[in-house]
Amino acid sequence: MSRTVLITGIGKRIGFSLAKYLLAKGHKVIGTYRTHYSSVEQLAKLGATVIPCDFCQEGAIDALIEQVSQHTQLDTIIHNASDWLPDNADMPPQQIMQRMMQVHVNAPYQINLGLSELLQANAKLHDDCIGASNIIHITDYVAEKGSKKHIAYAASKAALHNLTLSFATSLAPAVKVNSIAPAMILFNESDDDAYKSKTLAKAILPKEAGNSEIHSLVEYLLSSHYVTGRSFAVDGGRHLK
Ligand SMILES: NC(=O)C1=CN([C@@H]2O[C@H](COP(=O)(O)OP(=O)(O)OC[C@H]3O[C@@H](n4cnc5c(N)ncnc54)[C@H](OP(=O)(O)O)[C@@H]3O)[C@@H](O)[C@H]2O)C=CC1
Ligand SMILES: Nc1nc2c(c(=O)[nH]1)N=C([C@H](O)[C@@H](O)CO)CN2
Repeated sequence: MSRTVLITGIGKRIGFSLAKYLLAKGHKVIGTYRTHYSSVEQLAKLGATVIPCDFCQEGAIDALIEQVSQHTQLDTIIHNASDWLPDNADMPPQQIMQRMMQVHVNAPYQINLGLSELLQANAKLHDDCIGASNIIHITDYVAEKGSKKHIAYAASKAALHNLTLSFATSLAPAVKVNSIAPAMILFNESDDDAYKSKTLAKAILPKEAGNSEIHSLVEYLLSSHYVTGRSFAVDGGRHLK
C-alpha cells in the first residue's frame, strides 16, 4: 500500500537517500530541507513535496506543521534531521545544548503533537489499522553509551529515544513509534584515514554500513503491525567490543 511519508533533513546523505528510496518504492514523500542543494530539486523532479524549514528559526516548526497538515493522507513521519555539533564548537556551551535540544527533541516533539491526529486517522486506511501509522526517530548509538566529544548531542539523542517511549504509549494502537540507533553508516568527506581506522575498530563488524542498512530497517518497521516502543541498533556490534 502506498504511504505518505514526512522525512526531515532530505538535503543530503541518509535523508536524501531514504527519500529517493521511498519514492522509488511508490510512496509519496514530503521532505524538509535547510540548505537548498541540487539534490532537493532532484527529489522535487521525482515527485517529492519539498519544504524549506530550519528548526532553529522562530516560527518555522509551526509553519511546517500547518503546511504538512494539508496533506491529509500522512501516515508516517521519519525524524532524520540532525546537527552533529561537537562540544568544542565555536559557541557557548549553553547555545550548543540549546541547539541540540531544539533540533533533536523540540522539533520532533512539536511535529509529533501537531500531526498525531492525522497519523491516527490515516491508520484506518490500512486493512489492519493496528500499528498502521508510524513515527521513526533516528537517534544514535551514543544515546545509550554517551560521547566524550559530543556530550550535548548524545544527551539530546537520548532524550529523542525517550520521546519514542512516551509517544508509543500515547499514540497506540493506531501509531507505532520506534527509534533507529545507528553508529557508523556514512563517513563525512572531512574524515581522514586515521579517524576512519579508529572508528571502524570500535565495532566487531568493522565497516561503513551504508544507506541501505537504514532503508531496509525502515521498510521492515513500515510493514510491521506489532513492533513499537523499541530501539533498533545498526551499529556493527559496538556494544560487544
Ligand atoms: N552518518 C552516520 O554514520 C550516522 C548518522 N546518525 C544519524 O542519522 C541521521 C542522518 O545522518 P546524516 O545523513 O549523516 O546527517 P547529516 O548531518 O549529513 O545531515 C543531517 C540533515 O539534517 C539537516 N539539519 C541540520 N540542522 C538542521 C536544522 N536546524 N533544521 C533543519 N534541518 C537541519 C541538515 O541540513 P543542512 O544540509 O542544511 O546542514 C542535513 O540535511 C541523523 O539523525 C544522524 O544523527 C547517527 C549515527 C551515525
Ligand atoms: N547529524 C549527524 N549525526 C551524526 C553524524 C553525521 O554525519 N551527522 N555522523 C556520525 C558518525 O558516523 C559517528 O557515528 C562516527 O564517526 C554520528 N552522528
